[in-house]
Amino acid sequence: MSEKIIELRNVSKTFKLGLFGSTVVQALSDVSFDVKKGEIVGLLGESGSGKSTISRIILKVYKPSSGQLLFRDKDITNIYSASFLKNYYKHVQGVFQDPYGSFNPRRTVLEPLFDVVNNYELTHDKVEAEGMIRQHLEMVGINYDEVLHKHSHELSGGQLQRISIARALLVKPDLIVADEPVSMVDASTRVDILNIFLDLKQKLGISILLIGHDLATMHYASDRILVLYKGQVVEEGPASILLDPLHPYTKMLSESTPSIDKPWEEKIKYRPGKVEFAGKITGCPFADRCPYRMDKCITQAPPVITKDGRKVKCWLYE
Ligand SMILES: Nc1ncnc2c1ncn2[C@@H]1O[C@H](COP(=O)(O)OP(=O)(O)OP(=O)(O)O)[C@@H](O)[C@H]1O
Repeated sequence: MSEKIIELRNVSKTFKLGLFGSTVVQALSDVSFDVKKGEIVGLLGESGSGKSTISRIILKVYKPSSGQLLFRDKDITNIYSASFLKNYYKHVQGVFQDPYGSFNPRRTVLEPLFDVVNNYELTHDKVEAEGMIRQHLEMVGINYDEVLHKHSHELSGGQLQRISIARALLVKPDLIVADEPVSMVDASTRVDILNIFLDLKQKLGISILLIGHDLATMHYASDRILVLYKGQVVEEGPASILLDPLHPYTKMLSESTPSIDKPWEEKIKYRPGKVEFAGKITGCPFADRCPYRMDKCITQAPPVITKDGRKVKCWLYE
């Protein structure tokens, strides 16, 4: 059994909003999963499903309201000291959605890479630092001399995203949390970025938590997929589950993805307004939109059913 790099155990996260915290947002409910060494785990979900909350919990920006975060089997849920975090970020790095937002427009794009070398004292020698950065840029297909004096507005989103990945790689991390890394880059360069992640996995054994909302992207790059809906994992299994989904939400996602070889009349089975339920739901989070809804889905939380090496949280498979 391959070693677990990161693990969430029964993690829930609530945010209190409004005067005196009167409104409670349940961003995550009882989420459990792990990412093993050299594995790409895809976290798929629509906007507001809790993907970034998971990313921020792993990157120690948010603390779970309950449950545990483990790094290499050690419970690190409540450890926030500066010395721990500095060491932790040598092992766990993030790459984010907006490549332009990740760079300070007033600085050259390589300055943050030199910052990493200095902050982590990777070397004190300037020539060696340049060599290190040159080598990590080459790993992601960027030529050091071509970008040396450039600012972010002079480069494409894809080039900046590659530089962000090189920056994350400098500390030789075990895990990269890639939060929607291709959703803001040109469609024509998306596969190149995904191929970099696949290369990092294969050649360096780096683990990647790949967060996204696009089925094709997630299927292409992930070994395993978790489908998140309103803060709950509703379906989980090998990437192939996206070709043959069980959960009605995953089915809806799959059927609402346009395919270039089919006219829309053949593809769309779920029409807006067909199944919506406006009453109070205390059972399945998807019950208000589910075309297979039964009475118990409204009042009783579905069990997690294990079937053929995959898991689905739905009363249909009881
Ligand atoms: N800091 C916060 N304060 C209050 N509510 C928050 C906060 N962060 C997230 N939420 C809420 O938690 C839920 C999950 O948000 P999250 O950003 O994790 O979703 P997401 O799947 O990443 O969506 P997106 O792709 O739009 O970022 C949402 O209802 C969101 O409004």
